[in-house]
Amino acid sequence: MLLNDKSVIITGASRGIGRAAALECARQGANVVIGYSGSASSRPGVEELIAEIEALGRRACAVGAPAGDPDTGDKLVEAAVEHFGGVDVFVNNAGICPFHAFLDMPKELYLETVNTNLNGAFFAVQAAANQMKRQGRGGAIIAVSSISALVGGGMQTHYTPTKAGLLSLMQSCAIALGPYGIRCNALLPGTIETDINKDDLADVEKREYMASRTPLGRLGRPDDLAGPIVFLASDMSQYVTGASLLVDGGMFVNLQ
Ligand SMILES: NC(=O)C1=CN([C@@H]2O[C@H](COP(=O)(O)OP(=O)(O)OC[C@H]3O[C@@H](n4cnc5c(N)ncnc54)[C@H](O)[C@@H]3O)[C@@H](O)[C@H]2O)C=CC1
Ligand SMILES: C[C@H](O)[C@@H]1OC(=O)[C@H](O)[C@@H]1O
Repeated sequence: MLLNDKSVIITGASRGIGRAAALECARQGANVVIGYSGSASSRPGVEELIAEIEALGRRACAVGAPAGDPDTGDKLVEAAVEHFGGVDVFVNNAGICPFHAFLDMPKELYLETVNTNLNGAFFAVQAAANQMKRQGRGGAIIAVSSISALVGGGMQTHYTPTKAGLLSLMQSCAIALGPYGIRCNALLPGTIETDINKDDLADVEKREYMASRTPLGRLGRPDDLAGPIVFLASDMSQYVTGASLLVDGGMFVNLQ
C-alpha cells in the first residue's frame, strides 16, 4: 500500500474528485479527514463516505467548514492531529465554478469564487505546512488546480485566475517548504464530469464538442484523478516538487 497509516486531509471531499481521492487514499492505507462545506445537504454524502472508508478498514472524520474561511485550515489540521496524530498529506480540492459572462460579473460572485478557490487555499496550505514543519518528517501538499490554469474560458474569467493562482502557489511553496522536506505539486484536471459542470455539460452539443477535443475519446471521471493524487501524495514521487501534472486525456495538447 502506498499510503500506509498516513494521515490525509482532503477539502471538498463530500463528492466528485475529492470523494474519489478520499476513497483511493483509504484503499492505499490512509486515514482521512474529510473537509466539506458544512451544509446540511452535504452531510448524508459525508456519512456515506465515512462508512465506505471504515469498511475498507481505515478511519475517517469530517470537518464542516467553508473553504473560503481563513480559519478552516486550522480546524482541519486540529482534527487530523486529534484523530490521527498529525498531517502527512494535504489535498486542497474544494472549489466552485459558477459560469458567468465577464462584462456583467457580479462583484459578489467574483469575490466568492476567489475566496473559496484561492484565498482559503492559501491559509489552509499554510496551516498544513506549519503542522508538517512541527512534526519534522516532511509531507506532501497537492493543490487541485486545472487545465484552466493554462488556458482561458470566456465564462470563467473569475475562475481561471484562481486556478493559475493555485499552480503558482504550489510553485512558490515548493521553494519555501523544500527545506522541510515538504513537497508541493499541482494537479491539473481537464474536463471531468462532476456536479461542478453538470449544467454546462447538459448542453449535448457542448458535451460532445469537449469530448471530441480529447484524444483519449471521452471526458474524465473522478476516478481518473485518484491515482495521480495518490502518486503525488506517496513516496513514489519523493523527488517531485513544484511540478504540475495534467490529467486531461490529452485535451491540452490537441491543437490539430
Ligand atoms: N470537474 C472538472 O472538470 C474540473 C474540476 N476541477 C477542480 O476540481 C475540484 C473539485 O471539483 P469537482 O469534484 O469537479 O466538483 P464538485 O462540485 O463535485 O466538488 C466540489 C467540492 O468542493 C466543495 N465545496 C464547494 N464550495 C465549498 C466551500 N465553500 N467550502 C467547502 N467546500 C466546498 C463541494 O462541497 C464539493 O465537495 C475543484 O477545485 C474544481 O475547480 C479542475 C479542473 C476540472
Ligand atoms: C467546471 C468546468 O467544466 C471545468 O473546470 C475546469 O477547471 C475545467 O477547465 C473545466 O472547464
